[in-house]
Amino acid sequence: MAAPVTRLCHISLHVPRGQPLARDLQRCFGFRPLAMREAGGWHQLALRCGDAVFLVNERAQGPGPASDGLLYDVDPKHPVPTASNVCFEVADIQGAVGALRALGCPVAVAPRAVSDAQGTVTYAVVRSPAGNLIHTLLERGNYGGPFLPGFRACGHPKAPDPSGLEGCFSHVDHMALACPQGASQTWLRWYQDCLGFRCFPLGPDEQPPEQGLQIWAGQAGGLQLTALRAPPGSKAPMLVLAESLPGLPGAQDQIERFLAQHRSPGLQHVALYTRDILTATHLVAEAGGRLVAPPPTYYQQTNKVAQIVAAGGEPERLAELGILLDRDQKQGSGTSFLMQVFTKPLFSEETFFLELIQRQGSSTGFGQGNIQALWEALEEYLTSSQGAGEPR
Ligand SMILES: O=C(O)C(=O)Cc1ccc(O)cc1
Repeated sequence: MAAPVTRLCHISLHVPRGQPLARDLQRCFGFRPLAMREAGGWHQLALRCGDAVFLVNERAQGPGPASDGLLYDVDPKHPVPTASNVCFEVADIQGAVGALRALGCPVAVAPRAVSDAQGTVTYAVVRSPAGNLIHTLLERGNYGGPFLPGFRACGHPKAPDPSGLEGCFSHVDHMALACPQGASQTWLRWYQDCLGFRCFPLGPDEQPPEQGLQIWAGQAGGLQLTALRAPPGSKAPMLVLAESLPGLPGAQDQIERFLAQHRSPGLQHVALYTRDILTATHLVAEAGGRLVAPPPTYYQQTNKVAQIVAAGGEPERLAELGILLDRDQKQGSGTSFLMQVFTKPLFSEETFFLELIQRQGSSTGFGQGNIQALWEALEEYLTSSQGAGEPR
């Protein structure tokens, strides 16, 4: 492996000036301003919740100065708002970039040192095969500042938090990339060979995990998911490569909608981990966070009710909050399960959303059992008298 990543540093998003992303992350998801930077027509604001950090980049309207003002990133020059950079820490940036170059990996920014009174960080930026997604790799050494050199601390650590959400999310659990059909294998190899990720099986099937797990949802088509975990000893989150398995002509699934509206493959969603999804979901909804409501019939499926009850949950309470539950199907996984809830897109285009997730026992899945259960519930809902309209 060329450049084994040791930790997720931050996820960088690009939005037009005035787009409400930074406000929504604070108001609805408990993020707090960590550090900011203004230079060369760019406004960069780092927001943190637990160990999860988003860097929101805004560029002043009009023909502003070129990219020079942007630190730790490259202007994606993307036509729609996008989460275009996942920044990882590495132990040795010079060695990493040398090895990546030898593998033929395009380097957009060669190693560059940035210093301030708290120390020095050296970073480089490499392009991934995943559409516009790039990776900043950085060697932090013993940098002692709140975020990265060039940024100044902002926000008040003791500022009141009216939402009660502060501390609800501890870290990024996983990130899902939207792949065009047939691309997962190449992307998988790139993340294995270049950044040291390792593929792991999602289903009970005997088939090699590299082939991914195909989940069919009747005529609606389905999804193929391939899962990767970070190199041994690394604290980086898992990666999921999601490909559409097309269904009836004319119907678009989430991946197809992302590819069309984002106008390229890329980072589709980020899952934030919480130890108490019932409280977190309630607080997010109260604060105005827009959550996807599953069809009510999901919570009436015999199998799903049994799974929820066996996990010690109440189907009515999960239904109220729109939380999905999926039990691990792997043998020997005992009472391992996860609960998850998805937000609506954070932009006007369907180019990025969040997931809230809680895992119990040794759960390592991604709610794959929910894909079919949701499709069946939706079919039942739409054909029943109550389902004349769309679910909420
Ligand atoms: O459920 C998850 O968290 C996943 O990561 C799997 C997944 C990936 C892409 C989708 O559009 C829907 C589900």
